[in-house]
Parts: sequence; structure tokens; C-alpha cells
Amino acid sequence: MCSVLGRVRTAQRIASHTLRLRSITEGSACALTESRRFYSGLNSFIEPSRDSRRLYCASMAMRQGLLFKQLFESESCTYTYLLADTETKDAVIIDPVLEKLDRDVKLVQELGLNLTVAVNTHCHADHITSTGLMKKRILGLKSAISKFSGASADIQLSEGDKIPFGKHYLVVKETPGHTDGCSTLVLDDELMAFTGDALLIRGCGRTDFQQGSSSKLYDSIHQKIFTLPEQCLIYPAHDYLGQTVSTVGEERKLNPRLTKSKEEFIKIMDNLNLPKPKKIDIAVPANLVCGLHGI
Ligand SMILES: N[C@@H](CCC(=O)N[C@@H](CSS)C(=O)NCC(=O)O)C(=O)O
Repeated sequence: MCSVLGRVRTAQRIASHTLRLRSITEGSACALTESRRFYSGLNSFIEPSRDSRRLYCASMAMRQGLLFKQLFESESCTYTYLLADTETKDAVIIDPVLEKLDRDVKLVQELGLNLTVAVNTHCHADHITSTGLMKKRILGLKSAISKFSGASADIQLSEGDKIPFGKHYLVVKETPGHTDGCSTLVLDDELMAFTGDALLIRGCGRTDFQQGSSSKLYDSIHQKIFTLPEQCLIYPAHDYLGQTVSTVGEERKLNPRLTKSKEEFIKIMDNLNLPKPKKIDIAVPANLVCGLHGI
């Protein structure tokens, strides 16, 4: 594996691993929460949550030096994730949405974070990414996306690449099927996975456009995501029902599409008959150039 920024602090990571493993596992009760309110995590909730389990999870992560925020954009039902090292303040953002650029930049500034990488899990078809404009607002920020996405970005990601932030890092797993350039980003200790549109909670990404292949998606999920530890938290790029988080164990047991044989899965995907995303004709060309096209 190679580090895309080349500055992972291995010794610190190993020292913190055991504690983090325990705390996030204990906190995995948060996987049961279901709420339309977005989760801002840690000690500040932009919309107050009554669910103390979620606060507990985030507090545990923070105690172990990981700041984690799950943010929501309600038009496209997209989750954006902000992760940071609480000591060094180095941070990464995953799948930021154009309409929420001000919110995300403000949050990064309020928290005093050094945001180094804005990564898209794939070339989205339903909304425009903010990475291009975010780079203009945050000095030194680099954009990243899979080299198979066909999109331009500062960092072209491949299987096994590491995206470091302080003593933490995300590992890139190529999970094609929804598109050819879909990545799942796995936290160094394999206790959080950001699955983009590959694996959704009790669902998965559609496979009927943008090089979609249900056969590839089935293999990606079974080989790259379902092989992660059972307690690994699953954070998707979208949810349309108000669900916020799941686990590998839950999805392996309960996902109505992925618990089927490959043949049955392909049939299900062939018969979804979903309407085309409303913004597909503007989103795809824009996202090929970090969202800057036509702005
Ligand atoms: N109605 C939305 C688009 C909804 C949609 O198609 N979602 C995609 C992910 S974004 S390309 C998907 O894969 N859905 C899978 C599913 O089973 O729902 C819009 O118009 O934007």
C-alpha cells in the first residue's frame, strides 16, 4: 500500500489501535439508530438529537483522537463525512455537496481544522460535488477520486492507497458496480467504512447507468466489504429512509438484495425500474471536473 500524502505516523497509530478498537466497538449500538435528523457528532448537534447512544459513539471516537461528523444534504439525501485527528487537526472530507459548501467550510474553520483532502467516493449522478469550489476557499486542499472514475482530481486513487490525516488514515478499496470508479474508504482499524453508493443500508447502488454492472457490484460488496469485521460501521453516501449507520454484520444478515445468490441479485437489479436521477444530465459532466462545470 502507498500513502497518497506520505505522512502516516505508524507508531502512534499502533499505540492507539487497541483502545480505539474497544471504544468504537462498545459504541456500535449507534448502528441501531434511525433518524432523519443529520448527525453532527461529538459535543455539538446542529439539530439536537434525543438519542444519547449517538452522542456516546461520537464521544468515544473523540476520546481516542478521532473527530467524526456525519452531515446531511436533504435534496439528494447525501451524507458528507468529516474526519479529523483531534490532536493535529488534520482532516479529510468525503462526498461534500455543492449546496452545502458554506456549511462545510464554516464547520472546518470553526473547528480549526487543517482540511487536506476532499475525496469523492465516485462520480456522482444525482448531485454536484463541492470539491472544486472548496479548493478555492481552503488553501492547500487537494481533491481525490478513483483513477477509474474518468474525473479529474489532484489525486487519482487506486486499490490500497492511503489517505492520511494526522495519525489516522483511510484505505481505498475499489468497489466497482454502481460505476467503474467507485471506492469504499475504510478507516485504518477497519471499524468504519464509507461505502459511497456501493453498499447502502439494506440496499445498494443502482447499476443501470454510468458503466453499472450488477455482477461487478455483487462481487465488490461480497469480496471487499462483507469481508471486513462484523462490527465495522457502514456509512453510505445516501439514505432515503432516515437510516444513518449500519454494520457489516447487519448487512450480511439483513440486506434484502445482498443476502441473495448472485443470479437472484442480478434479477433484482434488472427489475428496479427506478426513475433517472433528476440532476443526472448536469451532475455527471460537472462532477467530471470537480463540480466546476457550468458554475
Ligand atoms: N431520486 C433521486 C435518485 C435516487 C437514486 O437513483 N439513487 C441512487 C444513488 S444516487 S445516483 C441509487 O443507487 N439508488 C438505489 C436505490 O435502490 O434507491 C434523484 O432524483 O436524484
